[in-house]
Amino acid sequence: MSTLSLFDDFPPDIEQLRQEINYHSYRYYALDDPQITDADYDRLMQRLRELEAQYPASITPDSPTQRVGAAPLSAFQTVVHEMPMLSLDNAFSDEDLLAFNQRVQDRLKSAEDIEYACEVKLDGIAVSLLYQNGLLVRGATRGDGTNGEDITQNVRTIKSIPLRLHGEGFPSVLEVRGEIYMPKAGFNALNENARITGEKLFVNPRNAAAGSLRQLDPRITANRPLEMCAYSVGWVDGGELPSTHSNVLAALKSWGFLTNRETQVAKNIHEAIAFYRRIGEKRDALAYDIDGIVFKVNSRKLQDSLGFISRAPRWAIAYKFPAQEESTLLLDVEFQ
Ligand SMILES: NC(=O)c1c(N)nc(OC2CCCC2)nc1O[C@@H]1CCC[C@@H]1O
Repeated sequence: MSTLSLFDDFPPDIEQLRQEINYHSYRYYALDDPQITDADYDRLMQRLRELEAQYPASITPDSPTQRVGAAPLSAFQTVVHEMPMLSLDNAFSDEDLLAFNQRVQDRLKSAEDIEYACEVKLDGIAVSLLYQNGLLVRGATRGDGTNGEDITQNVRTIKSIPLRLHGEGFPSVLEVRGEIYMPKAGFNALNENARITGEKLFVNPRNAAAGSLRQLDPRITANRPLEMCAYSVGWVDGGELPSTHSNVLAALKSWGFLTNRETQVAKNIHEAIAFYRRIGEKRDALAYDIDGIVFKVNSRKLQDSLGFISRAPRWAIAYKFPAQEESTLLLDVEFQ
């Protein structure tokens, strides 16, 4: 005789199965270290769908079966960001980067080496994800930095975006910011399919990601190969964050977010330039488009004392790569 309590109207394995599926998602997306095959994952999901169909009252909004909403929206609502989503100043040469570092040292009245977090600059769409008590409650585009579009239904369909934070120790209000992008392989497959079906081709992965997020029908977004990589935190309440940006990224990873595996900490601006060179050499081999490297003063205390001018922080800069020629093949097809 099982010792079901009065409140367990459904077999206990539904919640346990949900947690098991969420754990495998965490291993796949946040740790990039899956424990089971995709086929086994799909079998677990199929089992959960069957059990939830049998016991509809057991369905919770963060169940992995609840990623694709049904009704298309008639329009996107506006979201006012509680904290503005900043843009980035650009550097186009080593001299520009050295000048940035000098400005930082001057403003901090220090000749000490500045430690930088070095991140690939993903070429996608910036988004804000708001979590309350660990549950995803809102997804929004950056828009003009102050006002964005509410795309909650669409971000819920992206499997690398946790519907419920993993682990513990996260603040009760946590706004995670990152980039939604389309990996090159997914972009090529999407365009290959569009060629076959005679649909519109996308010019590049960034446009394909933007077009996929601008869909009023989440079922279309759900069928697009989108990923989301977390790279900063906005509004936080009811909890403390680590003192360095690199440790904030480690915390985001522990809470279930995909963070970029190339990220490194440079002890000074010279190591930062070496990072830029190294990634520049492997850029074409990366699975996704990048258009530069983002360098951020790693100490959050120093970030706060540096602040930002207009909408770009004094404590971060993007060192761009030379623009890559667009693929002429596509343009030929378009004008044929
Ligand atoms: N595209 C990126 O990969 C990226 C990144 N890795 N890190 C940041 O840091 C933010 C937070 C402080 C200032 C900008 N921003 C990024 O992209 C920004 C978003 C809006 C304009 C740039 O594309």
